Amino acid sequence: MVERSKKPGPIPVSSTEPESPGFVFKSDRVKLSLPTGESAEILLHGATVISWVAGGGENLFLSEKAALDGSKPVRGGIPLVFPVFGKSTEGPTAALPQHGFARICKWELLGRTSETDTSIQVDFGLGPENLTVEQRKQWPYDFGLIYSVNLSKSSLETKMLVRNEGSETFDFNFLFHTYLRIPDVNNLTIEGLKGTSYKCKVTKSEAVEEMVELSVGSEVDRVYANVPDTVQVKNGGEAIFKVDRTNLEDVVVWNPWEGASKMADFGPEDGYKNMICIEAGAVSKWHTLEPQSVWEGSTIINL
Ligand SMILES: O=P(O)(O)OC[C@H]1O[C@@H](O)[C@H](O)[C@@H](O)[C@@H]1O
Repeated sequence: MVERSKKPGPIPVSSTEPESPGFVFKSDRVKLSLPTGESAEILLHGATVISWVAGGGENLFLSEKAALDGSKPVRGGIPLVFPVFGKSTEGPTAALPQHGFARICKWELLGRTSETDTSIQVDFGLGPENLTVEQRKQWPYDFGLIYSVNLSKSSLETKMLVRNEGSETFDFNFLFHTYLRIPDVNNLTIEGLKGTSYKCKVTKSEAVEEMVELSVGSEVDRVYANVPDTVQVKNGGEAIFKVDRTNLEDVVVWNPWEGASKMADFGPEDGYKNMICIEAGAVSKWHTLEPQSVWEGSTIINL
């Protein structure tokens, strides 16, 4: 298991603390909640956040056909992408499935690490011991991941720490594959990308974003590299999410549009109208981690 002692800085509470009104652990998931009604639910499977309720409603899209039993990655919520974004055809990640193994492994609950009336945080860990023999063969590096989810009244912070615990340097990508729930994709605009270069996976082209207010009217799958600022998601001109990032330079924008009907785990069929993936990550280039080094990246989604 990933030892907390390996995380830099103090960790105030042990993982064996009892449940509290704000922290409930039931077999395959943790539920966090605040006295003011906000909540978040995280599966051990993939350490996938599958629900975030705040500001009067659910803020994450979760497919009604999503498998939550560990048989496949969750279609919705916040799956974790590590150590490769997409599918490599060459190099040390070539044997791994699309988006790596972090979203399909069972993580360890490390415990609640802080709790006040206005915020609560839980940590999860993943290391080589949590991988199958097959997955170890596919990516045989010694690593430790510590994932923190912090629920506040009007924001959700997710933070990933990657540590190289071996004697060999490795390269990795990381990404929070966040499915935001939106009222109507036809009223959606995304701001904060103008002037940023992107690769479009739909047209297999590269361009610089020209739109101050980007709207989505068909399938979109773009990797924006080195996005300088906050990305805002607006509904009818009103900001509904502000996505701030630390050490996550890239943003992927994805909506499968009617192609969703070809995905066995996507439902309802027109559910693409109520979602937009705004994915904060470090994916446009490989990040190199030397032995015993640590990398950390985080994002805060503010309402
Ligand atoms: O179906 P998956 O593996 O969850 O991937 C969904 C999408 O994830 C996005 O991050 C990728 O940019 C898309 O190309 C991909 O289709």
